[in-house]
Amino acid sequence: MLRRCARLLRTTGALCGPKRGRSFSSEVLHVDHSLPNPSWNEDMRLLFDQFMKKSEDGSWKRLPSYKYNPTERIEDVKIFFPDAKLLKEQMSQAQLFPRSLGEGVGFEYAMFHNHVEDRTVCIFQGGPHLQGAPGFLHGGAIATMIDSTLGMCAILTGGIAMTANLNINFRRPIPLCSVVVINCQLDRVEGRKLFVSCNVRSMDEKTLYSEATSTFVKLDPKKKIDIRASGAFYTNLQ
Ligand SMILES: CCCCCCCCCCCC(=O)SCCNC(=O)CCNC(=O)[C@H](O)C(C)(C)COP(=O)(O)OP(=O)(O)OC[C@H]1O[C@@H](n2cnc3c(N)ncnc32)[C@H](O)[C@@H]1OP(=O)(O)O
Repeated sequence: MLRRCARLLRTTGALCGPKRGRSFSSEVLHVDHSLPNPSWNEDMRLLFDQFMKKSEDGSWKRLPSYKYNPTERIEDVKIFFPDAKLLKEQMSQAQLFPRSLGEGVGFEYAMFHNHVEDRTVCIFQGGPHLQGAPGFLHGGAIATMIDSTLGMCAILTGGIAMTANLNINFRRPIPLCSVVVINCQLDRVEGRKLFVSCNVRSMDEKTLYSEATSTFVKLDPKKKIDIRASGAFYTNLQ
């Protein structure tokens, strides 16, 4: 397993240290990171191909994923922000956390969504910079991918929402550089609350690594998010 990680580090050039002087060019902005890259192992490619096949009849859709939120997306969220100019500035500079590490060493993933079944699936290969216990993924890295996949499921089925509650049972440790499948589904909706759950399994589905339940709360357009405030930032400004 560790040999597989070392090979991956060499392939991606991560052992050469971080790249410096990267600019915010449009090339960087528009790279879709949910497509195969040289760091993906055979399992990851196989699963990706299987889901692409399932997407051919339109029942599943691959979700593109970028390091930077496209500023066009500001339209989706600006109703919640009193200072749209500041939001635009922040969105153009800030990076999406699961995309912030170098290729192959951190979070390699692709998500697919099924609108009919209200399900989101994430295929995830956790790289060598996500180590917790020796040889295994850090629990926080697993939680990050669980939260991100549950979040996509909640947002795509219910609209703009944030995680209010997340419970995870870690059943088995996930080997570093292995591929797991996160299966999410919307269980029910109560008012603004979206209840979304998931399990994390091995590719052959035989090993259950983790299970999670969550509550997402759809943002209330009557409340605003003040991104400059350091204390309570999501308040009723009316
Ligand atoms: C474009 C980008 C794409 C990008 C897509 C990328 C996807 C990434 C997804 C990652 C998601 C995240 O990490 S989000 C980051 C982590 N989460 C946060 O920072 C959220 C911090 N919390 C908050 O801001 C707030 O508490 C909210 C928004 C969650 C809720 O505030 P609110 O809107 O004022 O809600 P409030 O009126 O209090 O309650 C509404 C209802 O929800 C219930 N409720 C409230 N909090 C909880 C709770 N913790 N657990 C259970 N239930 C709760 C209340 O009882 C009530 O039920 P009833 O009386 O109606 O029955």
